[in-house]
Amino acid sequence: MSAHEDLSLEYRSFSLDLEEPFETADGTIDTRDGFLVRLVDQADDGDAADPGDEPPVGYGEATPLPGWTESKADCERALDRAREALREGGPSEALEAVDRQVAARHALSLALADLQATRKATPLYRYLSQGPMVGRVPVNATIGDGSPDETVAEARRAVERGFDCCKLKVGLRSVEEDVERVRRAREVVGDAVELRADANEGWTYEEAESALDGFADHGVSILEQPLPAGALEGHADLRERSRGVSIALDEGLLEHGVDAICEAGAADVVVLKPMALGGVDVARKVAAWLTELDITPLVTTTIDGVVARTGAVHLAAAIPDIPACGLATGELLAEDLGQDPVLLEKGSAVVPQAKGLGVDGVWRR
Ligand SMILES: O=C(O)CCC(=O)C1=CC=C[C@@H](O)[C@@H]1C(=O)O
Ligand SMILES: [Mg+2]
Repeated sequence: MSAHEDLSLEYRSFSLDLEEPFETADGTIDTRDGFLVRLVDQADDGDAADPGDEPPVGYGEATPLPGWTESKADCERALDRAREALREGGPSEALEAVDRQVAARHALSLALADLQATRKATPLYRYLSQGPMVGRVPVNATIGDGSPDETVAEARRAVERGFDCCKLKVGLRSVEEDVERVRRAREVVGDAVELRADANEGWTYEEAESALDGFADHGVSILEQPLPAGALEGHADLRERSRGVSIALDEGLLEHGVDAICEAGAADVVVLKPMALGGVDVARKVAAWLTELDITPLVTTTIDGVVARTGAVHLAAAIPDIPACGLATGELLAEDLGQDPVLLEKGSAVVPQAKGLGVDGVWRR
């Protein structure tokens, strides 16, 4: 990094509506509000002889989600502190200044990584992994907790568009109705498509047991967070009797951390949300630790704008042999921060190979 006095942080607020309210057992998401962050190196003004050569810029995004991260007000205060600390002491001080405000840390660390990868003329995922080139990462379609008819229509549309993995939100209605939604989704997608379900902590142990039985009959591959985050032992017990359905923890990771999950034997799969973990750099380290412990990591967004979403795609590309990830969430938004550099094709996200994140033109909007 060049002399820290030359690096400046700017941020601006945004609000993005969803196409349709996204129903989950944990509530409805209908808008995503946050901050777009930009780091500019004032000392590097590009090649003066080349008018097209602009100074390198790093982009980040903080999109807090109630229940998963700090509030928007706390996030703004943390970004403000980071701006000051960057001026006074440089990037490490700025990262320290955001403290535990994970969405703010996500934005700052992503902008720093984007800037560094851009300077090294390498795509962000290779900067994160030092690994081989990766062309695509597998992604799942995300289907909200709608009525059985809506679920069937969305599952059909996903498969027609080439998805071979669908994640259904469950837990809002009775277990019988959820099993019926899964049965009808299976009927319409056929046997070759992977079906997953995410209950967002919605069930008691008895409900989760009975859902597991019903879901196993319809070939559900992963059941995410059936019980409240605190219930490590409960999840471990469910794993014992899961009839081939893998148990994933999402909210549980934030509450317990990797070691406690591993010790309790509470998960086959752990979901990494970079926005809730404090950044793609943190999430990359957690993924490596999970792999070491024989737990499968997968990546999802928190339904973010294009900057954070693209960061999550790079993160997934930096994790070897990653299963389908919850990254196809741009289509849930009615508007975005800028043009999406990630093409979705036949159930995969095509990983940008330009330097850095590969996101352009967001600041101008
Ligand atoms: O995993 C996906 O397919 C998309 C992301 C997703 O489902 C979520 C994003 C944000 C909050 C949650 O309701 C939810 C999740 O629990 O995984
Ligand atoms: Mg989840």
